[in-house]
Amino acid sequence: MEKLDRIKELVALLNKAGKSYYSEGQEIMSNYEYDALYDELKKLEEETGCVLSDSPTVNVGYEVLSELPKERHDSPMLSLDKTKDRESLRSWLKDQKGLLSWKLDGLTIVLTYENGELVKAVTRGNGQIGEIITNNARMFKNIPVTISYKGRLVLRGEAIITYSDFNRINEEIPETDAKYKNPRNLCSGSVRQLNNKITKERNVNFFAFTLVSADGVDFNNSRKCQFEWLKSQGFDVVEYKEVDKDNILDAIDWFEHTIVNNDFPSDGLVIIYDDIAYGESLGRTAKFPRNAMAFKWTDETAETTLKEIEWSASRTGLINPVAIFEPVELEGTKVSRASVHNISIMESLKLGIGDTIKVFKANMIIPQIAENITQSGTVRIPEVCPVCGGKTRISDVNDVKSLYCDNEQCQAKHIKSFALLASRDALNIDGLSEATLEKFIQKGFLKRRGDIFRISRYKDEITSMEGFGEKSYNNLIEALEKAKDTDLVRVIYGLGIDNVGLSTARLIVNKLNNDPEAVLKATADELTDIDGIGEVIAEAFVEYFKNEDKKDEYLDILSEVNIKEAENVQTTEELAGKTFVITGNVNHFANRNELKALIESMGGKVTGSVTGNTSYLINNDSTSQSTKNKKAAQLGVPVITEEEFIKLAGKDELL
Ligand SMILES: NC(=O)c1ccc[n+]([C@@H]2O[C@H](COP(=O)([O-])OP(=O)(O)OC[C@H]3O[C@@H](n4cnc5c(N)ncnc54)[C@H](O)[C@@H]3O)[C@@H](O)[C@H]2O)c1
Ligand SMILES: [Zn+2]
Repeated sequence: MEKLDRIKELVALLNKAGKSYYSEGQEIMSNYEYDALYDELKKLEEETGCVLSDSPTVNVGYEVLSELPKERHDSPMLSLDKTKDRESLRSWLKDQKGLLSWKLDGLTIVLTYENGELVKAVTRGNGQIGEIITNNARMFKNIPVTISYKGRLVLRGEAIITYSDFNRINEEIPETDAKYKNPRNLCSGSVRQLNNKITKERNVNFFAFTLVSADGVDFNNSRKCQFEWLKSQGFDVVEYKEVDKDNILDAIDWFEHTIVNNDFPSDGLVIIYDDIAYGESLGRTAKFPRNAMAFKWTDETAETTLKEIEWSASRTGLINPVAIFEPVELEGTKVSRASVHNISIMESLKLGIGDTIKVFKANMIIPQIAENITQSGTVRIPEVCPVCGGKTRISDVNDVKSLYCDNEQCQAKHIKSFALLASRDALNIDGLSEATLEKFIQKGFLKRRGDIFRISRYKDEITSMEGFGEKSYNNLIEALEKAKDTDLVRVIYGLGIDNVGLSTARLIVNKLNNDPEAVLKATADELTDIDGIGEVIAEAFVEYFKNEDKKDEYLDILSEVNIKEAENVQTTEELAGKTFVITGNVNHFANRNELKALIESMGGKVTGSVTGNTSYLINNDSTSQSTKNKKAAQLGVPVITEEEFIKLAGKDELL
C-alpha cells in the first residue's frame, strides 16, 4: 500500500479508537495495538514528511460526549511523550534533577480550591474541554474538602479505583453489559456520573501529581517542594522518587519490582524536571509538554497456539471473535482466551487455527493477542449467527469491520427480555443473572423464555461450564422450582409489553379478574375503562397478544408456572394513578430507578418529561434551572423534594 494511503488509514483508525477511548471510556482495540499503530503512523509521518491536520500525533480531535456540564480548561491538559527505553529516559534527564512517579491509570481531574474549600472539579475530557464533576469529587475517599491554605489553588491528579475494589464491584454488577473492562473504565464510569452516591460506593481515590498554581506560595522553584506542600495541605500525592542520571536506572528497577504488589492501576512511570522554571522554559509541542516524559513497561508476552475462534453474539447484534488458545501463564495467572474485538483486528492479525500467537495482558489484567507469528489467515467469518442461525452481515464503519446478526428475533438480542422475566418483580428467579442467561443463550439452551424452566435438559453441559459447578446448578434448579409459584401480575409484567410496568400490569390483571385466559381476549375498550390506562397502553397490550409467537410464548410460560391469587396491591390514595417525573440526584434511593420502582409498586407512574398530565416533579434542587423545572413552573406542576415525596407516600421509614 502507498505510504500516504496507510497514513490516512491509520489516522482514521486511531481517531476512531481515541474517540471511543476518551469520550465513551471504551476500547475498540487494546492499548498495545493502539500504541503499535501510533508508532507506525509516527514513523510514516517522519519518512514522508506528511502530517495530516487531524493526525492523533499532533492533536486530540474528538468531542466530549456526556450529559455532564462542560467547561473549557484554563490551560490545555496535554498528553505525555513516551519511551520504553531506559537509556533514553536517562539521557532526557541530562544533568537535571527529576521526580520519577507512577503513571496512574484512571481519570485525570483538575481540582480548584478557594478560601480553603473545594469549589470545582473538572475531568480532563479532551484536553481542551472537561466535564464538571464537583459533587462527585467531594465523594472521593481521600481528598480534603477544606484545607488550611486560603488562596486559590489549582492542582491536577488522577482518580483511580484499586484492583481489589474493581474485582469486588464488577462481581456485584449482574449485567454483562454493565461490567467494566478494567479499573480505568470503572473509574471513568464512577466519576462521570450524575449520581454522586454511586461515586461514593465505588471507593474512588485521588492522587495529586501536578500543582498548577497556588497564589502567593513560594515553592523555591521546585516540584518536590510543591509535592511536599500539597501533602501538608492533606492531599495524597503520587508516590515518587528523586532521581538524577546516576541513580535513575536503579529507581526504575525499584518501581519495576514494586509494581507487582501494587493494588492501584498504573501503566508506566512519569518523570518531570524538578526545576520548575527550567521545565517551563522548554515549552511544549502541540501535544506534549517538554518538562515531563512517560515511561512505558515492555509487556510480558507468551507464545501459545490458537485452538479456536469462538463467535460470541451479543444483544446489540454484534458478533465478536474470541480467541481460545492453549493455556499460558501471564503475570502470574493462567489465561486461555482473549477478545479479538472485531473483524478488522482479526484480519489484520491473519488468524488461523493452529497458528502460533503471542499474547500479553494489557493493564496487567486483560488478555490480548499482541501478534500472530504464523499468519495463516485461515479463520473464516461465519455466514450464519451462532445463536439463531440467521444470516450475518459485515458492517464497515471508519475502516473498522464488525460482524452482525440482523435477525430481529435473534435470542442474543433479547437477553434483556429473558432477564426481565427472571427479575425480582417478575418471576424472581434467584441467581439467574443476565450474565448466566447470556451464556445459556449463546450456547443455544434458551430459544424462548419458557425454556428457562426446562434448563435441566442441559444439566451435563451446564455443570461442566466454566464457573458453573454442580452446586450453582442445583441452586438454580431450586430457584426455578420456587419461582414457579407465582401470580399473573408478575407474569404479565415480566413479558415486557411496551409501557406495561408493574402498576399497569396490576391494574389490568385486577380488571381481568386474575384470569390468564382473559388476557388473550381483552379488548382495547375494556382496558381503557380502567382508570389510569390510556389508549396507547391498551392498544399495545392487545396488539402484543395478537402476535401468534408472543401469544405462544405466553402460553408456554403459563404451562410451566402455577398462578395463584395476585398479592394485595399497596396503593395509597396519593399515588394511585398519579404521574411523576424525577430529575437530579436522589439521596434516599440507590438511583432514580429504585425510586421509580417504588412509585410504580404503589400504583403511580413515572414518565420522562413534564407535561400537563404530570402530577409532581420530584427534584431536590429547588433552584435548578433545568428544562424540566422550567416546564413545571410554566405548567404549574408542583415540584417536591425527595423527602416530601417520601412523606406523601407514607414511607417515613426511608427518611
Ligand atoms: N485502546 C485504545 O483504543 C486507545 C485509544 C487512545 C489512547 N489509548 C491509550 O492512551 C495512551 C495515550 O493516552 P493519553 O495521551 O490520554 O495520556 P498519556 O498516556 O499520554 O498520559 C498522560 C497523562 O497521564 C496522567 N498521569 C497519570 N499519572 C501521572 C503522573 N504521575 N504524573 C503526570 N501525569 C500523570 C496525566 O493526566 C497525563 O496527562 C496511549 O498510549 C494508549 O495506550 C488507547
Ligand atoms: Zn442471531
